Amino acid sequence: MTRDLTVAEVRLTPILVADPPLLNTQGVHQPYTPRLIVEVVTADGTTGLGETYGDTKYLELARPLAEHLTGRRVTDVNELFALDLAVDESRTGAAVDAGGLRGVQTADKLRLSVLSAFEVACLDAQGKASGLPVHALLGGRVRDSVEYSAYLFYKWAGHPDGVAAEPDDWGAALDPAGVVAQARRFTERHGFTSFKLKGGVFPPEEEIAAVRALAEAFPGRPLRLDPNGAWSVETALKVAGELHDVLEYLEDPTLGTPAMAEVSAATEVPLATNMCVTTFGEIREAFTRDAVQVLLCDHHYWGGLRNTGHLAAICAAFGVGLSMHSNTHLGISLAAMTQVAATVPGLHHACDSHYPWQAEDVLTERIAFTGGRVAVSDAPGLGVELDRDELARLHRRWAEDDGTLRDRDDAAAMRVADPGWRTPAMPRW
Ligand SMILES: O=C([O-])C(=O)C[C@H](O)[C@@H](O)C(=O)[O-]
Ligand SMILES: [Mg+2]
Repeated sequence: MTRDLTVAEVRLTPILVADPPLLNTQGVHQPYTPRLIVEVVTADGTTGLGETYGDTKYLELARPLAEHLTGRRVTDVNELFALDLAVDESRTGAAVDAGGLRGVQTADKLRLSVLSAFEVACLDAQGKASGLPVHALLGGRVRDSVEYSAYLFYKWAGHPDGVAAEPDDWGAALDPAGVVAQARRFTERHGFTSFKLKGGVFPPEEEIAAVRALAEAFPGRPLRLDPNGAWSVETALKVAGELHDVLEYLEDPTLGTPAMAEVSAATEVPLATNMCVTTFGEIREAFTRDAVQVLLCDHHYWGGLRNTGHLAAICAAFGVGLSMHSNTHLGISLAAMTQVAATVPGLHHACDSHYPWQAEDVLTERIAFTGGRVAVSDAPGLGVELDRDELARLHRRWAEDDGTLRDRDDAAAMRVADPGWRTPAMPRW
C-alpha cells in the first residue's frame, strides 16, 4: 500500500522548561527556558517530531512555515528551504545573539534555526513511514554510539530567593573544588570521560585554576575551556600558554575571525568555535586564515541534519576538525543530534550537550548516556515518543507566563541577584 505523506497538520507547541542557574559571561540562565516543539502530522496519521529555540522571534517564523508545509509532503524538504520567508529585521543584527552565545544574529540564521526543526520533523515522519531510522535517510551510520562531553558550568546552588524555580540536586560550583565536584557527579551519573568548562564568568586566573584542578583530578582526560569570546587576544594567549599541556582545545577565547586568527597564529593550542563561524558565509575567511582548527556544528542554526552533513564535508576538505555545540535542549534534539553525529565520519571530538541539566523532558522515556555515550537508535525515525501529558504541562507553564520568560535573557536573570548588572562589554578581560 502506498502511504499518503501529505502534511495534514503542523502543531507548534511552545513550552517553558526548567533550567538550573548556570552562569555564563552574559549572566545566568533563567529558571525556565523557552523551547518550541514541532509536530508534522501526515494524512495517514504519521507524526514527525522536531525541536528548536522557543523565543518569540522563532515562533513568529514557525507559524507561516507551518501554514506553508500543510498540504505539501514530508518529502518536500528542499522546497521548504527555498521558501522566501520574510524575517522581521528588528529581530536581527545584534552583535552577539543575547542569551544564545552563538555569533551574530542574521536573518538567515534565524530562518535556518526554525527550518531545522521542520526538517527534523519531516525526516522523523519519513523514517516512521518507511520503517527506517533517520540516520539511514542521511546515508547510514558509521558508528553505533556517539560520545558526549560533560558540560561543566559555574553554578549557584539555586535560583535567587523568591524566584519561582524547580530545585536541582547539582549543588553550587563557584571555585575549582566546586567544578571538580560537579565533574565527578557527571562521571558518576553519566560516565562522561571528557569535560568542557563554560568560562568567561570569573577572571581568567580563576578559570585557569579550575582547569588545572580538573587536569589533576582526571589526568589525561580531554579538557576544554570556553569563555564565549570574553578575552582580549593578549589574555587568550596568556591562558593558552598556561594551559597548553592540558587543553584538547580552547573554544572562542576571543571574538571574531581576525582576533581568533591572531591568537591561532601564536599558539599551538587548537582553537574551536561556535561563535565566529556560525553560517556558511563565514567559513571562507576563517578557514583560509587558519583562525580555527575545530568547528562546532549545531543542526539547529546551521539549518538541519542535511546541512550538518554538508558542513562536515567542507570541514573535512579544509582539514578542520568537527565537534558539536549545544544550547539548552530536550530529548527530541538529542535524538536528532545523535542520529546526524552517527553519520559523520570525521567527528573526532565528543559532542556538547546540555541534556544532563534538563530534569524535564517531553519524551515518554529519557535518553540515557552510558559511559558518556548515547546509543544510536535503529528504530524508525528518531526513535523517540512524545509524552503528551508532559508536553501539555510545560505548555501550560508557557501560556501562564506573563511574557518575562518567553524570551531567553541571561542578563535579566542576573539582575534579579545583582540589580546593577549589565551585559559586559567585550573583551571583558
Ligand atoms: O558553547 C557555547 O558557546 C554554548 O553552549 C553557548 C550556550 O548558550 C551556553 O553558554 C549557555 O547556555 O550558557
Ligand atoms: Mg562555545
